[in-house]
Amino acid sequence: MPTSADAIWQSIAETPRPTLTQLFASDPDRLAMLSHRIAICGTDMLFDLSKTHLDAGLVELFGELAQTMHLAGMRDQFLSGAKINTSEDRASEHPAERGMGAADAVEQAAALHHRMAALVEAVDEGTFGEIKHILHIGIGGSALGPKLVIDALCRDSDRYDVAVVANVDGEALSEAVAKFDPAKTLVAIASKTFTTTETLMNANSAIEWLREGGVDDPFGQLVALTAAPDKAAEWGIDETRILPFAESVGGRYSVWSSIGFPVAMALGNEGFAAFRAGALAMDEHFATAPWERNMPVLAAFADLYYAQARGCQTRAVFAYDERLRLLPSYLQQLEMESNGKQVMRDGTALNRPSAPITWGGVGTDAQHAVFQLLHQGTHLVPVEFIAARLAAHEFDEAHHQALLTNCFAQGAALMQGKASEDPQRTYPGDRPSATILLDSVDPASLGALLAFYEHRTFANAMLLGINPFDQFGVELGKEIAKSMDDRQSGEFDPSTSALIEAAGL
Ligand SMILES: O=P(O)(O)OC[C@H]1O[C@H](O)[C@H](O)[C@@H](O)[C@@H]1O
Repeated sequence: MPTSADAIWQSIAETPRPTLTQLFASDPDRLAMLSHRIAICGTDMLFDLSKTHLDAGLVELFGELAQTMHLAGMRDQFLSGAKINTSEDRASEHPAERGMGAADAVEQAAALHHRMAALVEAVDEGTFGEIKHILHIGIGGSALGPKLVIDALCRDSDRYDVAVVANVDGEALSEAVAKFDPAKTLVAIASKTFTTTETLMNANSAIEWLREGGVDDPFGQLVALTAAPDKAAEWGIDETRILPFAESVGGRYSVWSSIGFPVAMALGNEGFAAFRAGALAMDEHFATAPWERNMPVLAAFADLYYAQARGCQTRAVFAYDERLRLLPSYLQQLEMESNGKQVMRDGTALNRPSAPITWGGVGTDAQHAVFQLLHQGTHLVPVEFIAARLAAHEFDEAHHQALLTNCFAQGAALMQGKASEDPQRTYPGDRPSATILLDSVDPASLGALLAFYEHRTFANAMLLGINPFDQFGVELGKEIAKSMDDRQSGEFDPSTSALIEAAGL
C-alpha cells in the first residue's frame, strides 16, 4: 500500500538538516546530482539546484510523494488533453499551442497559428496601410506574457513599436498612445473572455482616440485575440480580424496562442515559432525525464521543501539580465494565481501552506536595495537567479562579466555566510539559491524557460493535490466593483461607504 501523503510530509519535515556547506562536503557527487543541462533547440540551459537543501534522501521522499499523488498519471493526462481542470470541467491545453497534446487540439492550434501568421504577413505587406505601431490592450494573462516576451526579445526589432496597456487607469492608455500616430496604429484587443471591464473600457477609449486622430473607420484597425470570437464579432470586430484560440487555454498560459499576436508582429512569424519550439522542447523533457533529472519537477521538490518543511512564506526571483526584468511579475501571476488555493481538487481543505508569495527584481539593482534582508534578515527566502551566458548589447563585455560575477557571488555569499566577532557584521549563511543559466536570451530559450515555470507550477499543484487551472479567488472583488459602479452603495460596510463618499463617487 502506498504511504500516505501526510506520512511522507512528516518524514520530509523530520529529515536531518545539514547545512549547504556540509551537504557539499559530504557528497562529492552533489553537483552532478543537482545541476543539469538541458538541450533546447541547439542551445543549452543549465539548471543548478545544488545550492538548495535537496539531497538524495529528500529527492527520494519527494519521489514517494510523487507516486502517492499520482504525478506521472496527472502529467500524462494533462499532456494528452484530459479534463484535469475539474472545477471548470475542461482540459488545460496550452502545450497544444506548441505541438504537444491530443491530436485534434494540436491540429486546431496549428490551423489557428497559420491564420495568425497570415494576418501578420498581411500587415507586413501593407494591407492595412502603413502600420508602425501596435497598441495591445489586455490585462492579466492577456498582457503579462506578451509584455515580457516583447521586452526580452524585441529590443532591437525594427518591425513595429508595441505598447501593452492593461490598467483601467487612463494614465496607462494615455502614456501608450502619446508616442503613436493613430493612422499608423493597429489596436489588438486581447481578452480570453472578451468580457473584462478594464480591457473593454480601454478598447472603447482607443477607438475614440483613433477617431479623434482622424481615422474614419477605427474598427478597420482593430484585431481581436480571444477564445470568445462570437463576443468579439458582436462587439463589432470584423471576422477576418478575429484571431481565436481554444477555450481550454488558460489566461495565464496563453502567450503561446493568438494572445501572442503582438509578439509575432514585433518578432516576426519565425521568431514566434522558435519561441513555441523552445517550449515544446521543455514539454518533451517534462514528459519523459525521470523525476530526479526532470528540472520542473526537481525545482518543485525544492519549492515544496522550503514552503512546507522550512516555513518559507515567500520565494524570490532575480533576473540578472535587464531583458528579463519583467519575469518576476509574469511569475507572480503564473504561480500565485495558479497555486494560491485553500482547497484540494475534491473541495476539501488544504491543510498546509499553498503557494509561497513570489517576489523579486533585477540584478544588480536589487543587491543595493533588498538583498540586506536576504543575507541577514530573520526570514529564510529561497532565491532564484536567472542569467544568460551571452550579452547582446554593444558595450564593453566588462558589463556582462560584472553582471554574471555579481550573480554568482550572491549565491555563494548566501550559502557560505561569514563569521565575525561583531554580530552586526555576521552573515549566517546556509541560505538557499538556485541558478538558471541560459546560453542567450533568444526566442527558443525564453520559450523553454517559461514552459519550465509552467510545468514546475503544475508539479507543485499536483504534489499538493490542488487545481492550478482555475482562479475563482479573483471574482468577488470584480462583483463588488460592479455593484459599486451600479450605485448600490447602501449595501457596503461603513468603511467602504465612507470611502465612496469621500471620493465623491
Ligand atoms: O483575458 P481575459 O478574459 O480578459 O482575462 C484577463 C485576466 O482576468 C481575470 O480576472 C483572471 O484573473 C486572469 O487569469 C485573466 O488573465
